[in-house]
Amino acid sequence: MAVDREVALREVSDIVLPQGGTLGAADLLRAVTLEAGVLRLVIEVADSEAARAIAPVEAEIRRRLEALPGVDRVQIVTTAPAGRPQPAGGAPSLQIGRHPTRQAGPQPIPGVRNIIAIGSGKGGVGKSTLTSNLAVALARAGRRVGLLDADIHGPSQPRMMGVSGRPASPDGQRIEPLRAHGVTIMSIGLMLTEGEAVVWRGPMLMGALQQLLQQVNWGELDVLLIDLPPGTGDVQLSLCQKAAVTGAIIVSTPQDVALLDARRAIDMFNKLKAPVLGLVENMSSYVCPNCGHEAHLFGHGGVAAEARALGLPFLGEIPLQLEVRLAGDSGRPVALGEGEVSDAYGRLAQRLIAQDLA
Ligand SMILES: Nc1ncnc2c1ncn2[C@@H]1O[C@H](COP(=O)(O)OP(=O)(O)OP(=O)(O)O)[C@@H](O)[C@H]1O
Repeated sequence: MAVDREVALREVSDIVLPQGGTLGAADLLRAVTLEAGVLRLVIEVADSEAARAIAPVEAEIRRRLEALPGVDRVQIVTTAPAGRPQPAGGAPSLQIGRHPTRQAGPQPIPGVRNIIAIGSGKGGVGKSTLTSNLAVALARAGRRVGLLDADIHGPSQPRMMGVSGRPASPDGQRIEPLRAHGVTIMSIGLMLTEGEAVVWRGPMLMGALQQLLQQVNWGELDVLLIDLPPGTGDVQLSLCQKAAVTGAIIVSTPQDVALLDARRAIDMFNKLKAPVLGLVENMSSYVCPNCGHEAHLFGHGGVAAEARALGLPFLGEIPLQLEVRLAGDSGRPVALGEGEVSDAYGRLAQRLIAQDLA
């Protein structure tokens, strides 16, 4: 049996904690790695008192893991979040990535009229690009727009919207979002140290997302767009459990394989009872800037056909153009300017406004 993270977690998951319950159920282990015979892990507990109480558990973890083949040494670090103790009632802590606090069902965000999740079945189809450009197009149309980058594994909105720096928190409780191109922005990426590996699993992810939704001073917004990670994972689930999502927009390229994944994403939102507002086809057609010839590199019309087959609205198509990528990389989304692609984002924005979704 090769020892890996999962094997190590399984080996210790039934250890009983001093306060009752098991280590596995309490979800206290973080950053489990095995390298050159050294198994390292972090035990995260609530406070220093809990850290003292967990000492016997630490010894038992060490004993069990050292018995595994290929493990020569076990290094355990027990941490408790720094900072002031939480007052009764659980005032928010700014340590992003904590465990979620109890919440009765999906909550609205005060002052935010609509929450729209932008999802895709597959990575790299242009979901983040669409989100930043749609946000800019809506702001240009006079709407009050927020953009939450919840792509926990690859937050790209700071680069695409040209923002950097850690958001301020004057009272140590609430987070001040950043502003760019008329859009109010917050990204999980702005709260992490550059290059920091995100090792959160389900509950920590849920806690981080809950903080970004509820602790950020979003102000009065017509719409908050949420850039989700690709696929159908914990973030999507947490979002629909924590926030009263108005609906989801699914982005896909026209290829069959992307569409297959898009269908899975649609199924997931249906199961989570978040209405799918419609589908967008990205990288739809390519017009050669030299000769004007139009080509369909990834096919064309597949997403519209899929929307028809599923009885969902088709919201529009965005051409494949080099300037979209260059603009995204430079922090000034293409929708800030004029031209064919900017118009396409503008039409999508108008559609949402007409339906009172933004
Ligand atoms: N219409 C377009 N024309 C040209 N390039 C595009 C277009 N849409 C997206 N791109 C480029 O494709 C790449 C992937 O886009 P993006 O990061 O938005 O995808 P994504 O679906 O959010 O991916 P992931 O979720 O995996 O981060 C980027 O380099 C982006 O600039």
